[in-house]
Amino acid sequence: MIERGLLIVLSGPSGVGKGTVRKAIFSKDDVDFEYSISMTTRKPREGEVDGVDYFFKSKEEFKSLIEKDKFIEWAEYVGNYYGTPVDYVEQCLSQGKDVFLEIEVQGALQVKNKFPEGVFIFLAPPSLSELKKRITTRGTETADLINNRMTVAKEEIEMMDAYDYVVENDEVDLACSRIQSIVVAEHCKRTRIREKYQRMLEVE
Ligand SMILES: Nc1nc2c(ncn2[C@@H]2O[C@H](COP(=O)(O)OP(=O)(O)O)[C@@H](O)[C@H]2O)c(=O)[nH]1
Ligand SMILES: Nc1ncnc2c1ncn2[C@@H]1O[C@H](COP(=O)(O)OP(=O)(O)O)[C@@H](O)[C@H]1O
Repeated sequence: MIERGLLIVLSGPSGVGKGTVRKAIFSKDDVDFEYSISMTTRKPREGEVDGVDYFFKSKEEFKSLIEKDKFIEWAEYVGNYYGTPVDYVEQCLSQGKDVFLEIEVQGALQVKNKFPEGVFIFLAPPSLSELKKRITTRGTETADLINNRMTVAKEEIEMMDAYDYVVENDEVDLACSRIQSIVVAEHCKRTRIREKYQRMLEVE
């Protein structure tokens, strides 16, 4: 029987660098996880491709998928819906492939209820002032929204205890290596490697 893959969930406050770290991880050659492409009702940004960055859906389509129970989790975030399609994730896990989700905090907590065996990683900023700087330099928010995001970010940081790991995103490369090490360690904790040695002993 194939052992199920790991469900790896990367979450954390807006602006901490989740998208940046996720893209850096998937640009590496030695990464062996599947990325679950989310569905969203937000409009594509310049350069974004349907089916690569997101599956872009209308609100009606998204709501009908909610009714059909097609999401592991979904959340409304800054006026748009975002959700993780259940079929792709289930298919990968049952084939023994590891799946990586990069989602905001409300969604991550829903996934934890459904998949408590998942590996939940909270990406944390080196400091609140650095977080504010990142949100500001990204330039997608007005001053009012930045303060709003900071208030939400503080509430989200308080939820880090619900996670298995906290990874500081001081430097992107360091954050990526920490996450990759966590996945390796989680595999060692589970049975896959033990089974390999047990089989070796049986042959002896
Ligand atoms: N709950 C949930 N959040 C998601 C999903 N996909 C992306 N997100 C989060 O939605 C937030 C907004 O993403 P996006 O519109 O791409 O803008 P960003 O703030 O530049 O990353 C980010 O925190 C993402 O991590 C999903 O499927 N479910
Ligand atoms: N380790 C880092 N050091 C400095 N800036 C970073 C780092 N990680 C991300 N950033 C910057 O912070 C901003 C927010 O990153 P982003 O990936 O959009 O965050 P999130 O997806 O969590 O909302 C971007 O301008 C990004 O370039």
